[in-house]
Amino acid sequence: QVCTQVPYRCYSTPGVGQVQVDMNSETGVATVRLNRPPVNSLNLDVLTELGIALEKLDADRTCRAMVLASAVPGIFSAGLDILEMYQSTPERCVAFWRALQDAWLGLYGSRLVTMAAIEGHSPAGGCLLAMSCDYRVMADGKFQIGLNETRLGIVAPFWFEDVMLNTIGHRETEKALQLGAMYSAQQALSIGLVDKVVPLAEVMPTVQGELKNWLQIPDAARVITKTSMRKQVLDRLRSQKEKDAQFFADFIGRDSVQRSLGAYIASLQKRKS
Ligand SMILES: CC/C=C\C/C=C\C/C=C\CC/C=C/CC(=O)SCCNC(=O)CCNC(=O)[C@H](O)C(C)(C)COP(=O)(O)OP(=O)(O)OC[C@H]1O[C@@H](n2cnc3c(N)ncnc32)[C@H](O)[C@@H]1OP(=O)(O)O
Repeated sequence: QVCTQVPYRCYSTPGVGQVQVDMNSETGVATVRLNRPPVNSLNLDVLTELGIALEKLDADRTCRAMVLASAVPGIFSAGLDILEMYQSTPERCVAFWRALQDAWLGLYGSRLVTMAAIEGHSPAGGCLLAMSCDYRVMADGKFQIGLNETRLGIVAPFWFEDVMLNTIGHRETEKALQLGAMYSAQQALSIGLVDKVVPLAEVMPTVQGELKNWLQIPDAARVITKTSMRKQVLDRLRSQKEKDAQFFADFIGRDSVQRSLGAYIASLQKRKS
């Protein structure tokens, strides 16, 4: 296992490991891999683990960069675990949403250079995680990325929207969000949703190569610039976290939304049969 070899340190909780963190103390680069087969759907536990991992890395002064990736072949992340939103309780919904908010604030607000290695599908919450990094490299081929919430009969929250606006601009975001558009890697590249598209085997080497450029910049100057660019969007959520969590729980609890989610889950299962 990679993380047992010098100079790696492993931060994952032994026996849990749904978020694996390998820290290379020679390069100062940590690799964070989502590890929740079959599709890395983000439930309360994974989001909590991710939030804690990001907090620890941010506090580790030897760490300068973080690569977000997947330990599950063919999938970056299937987004939020739909089962956390379907037939759940308001209390669980609020706890789930708080964990998502905290993980996202940790990622989007991270002082580290953050890069997404997108080696598989990346819908909805998976796309949010990727967009929240500083740079995205995606595997060419059959994989898709995008915020598809409207296709589930739900709505991308304002902070998902803000991140997309900052990534691809107003016009593309308006189309993407209304249509719940999912893009191939080449389409995503053409609208600026990802920064580079390479064959699957080249994703990690490309990320490592790009990291060299970013790590040449003095940290303090880069961090001040990143903070200045992202502060407004971060503050918008920070200032209304509880209201946002309550709104989510109320929205998800609506009968019409529950019916849509139920139909979507059934359609996922039907696809397989
Ligand atoms: C003004 C504002 C107003 C209102 C806003 C207020 C509040 C906001 C309200 C709501 C916003 C909530 C935001 C949600 C964001 C999300 O992330 S929603 C999740 C969206 N995700 C998807 O749609 C992905 C669906 N999955 C797929 O398309 C495919 O599974 C995928 C392409 C990822 C992989 O395909 P494949 O490898 O063929 O795998 P399978 O399809 O066979 O899947 C394997 C099993 O996994 C189950 N599964 C798949 N995705 C999820 C998921 N996201 N959550 C839970 N489970 C999932 C799938 O059903 C299979 O299960 P089975 O083996 O049949 O039991």
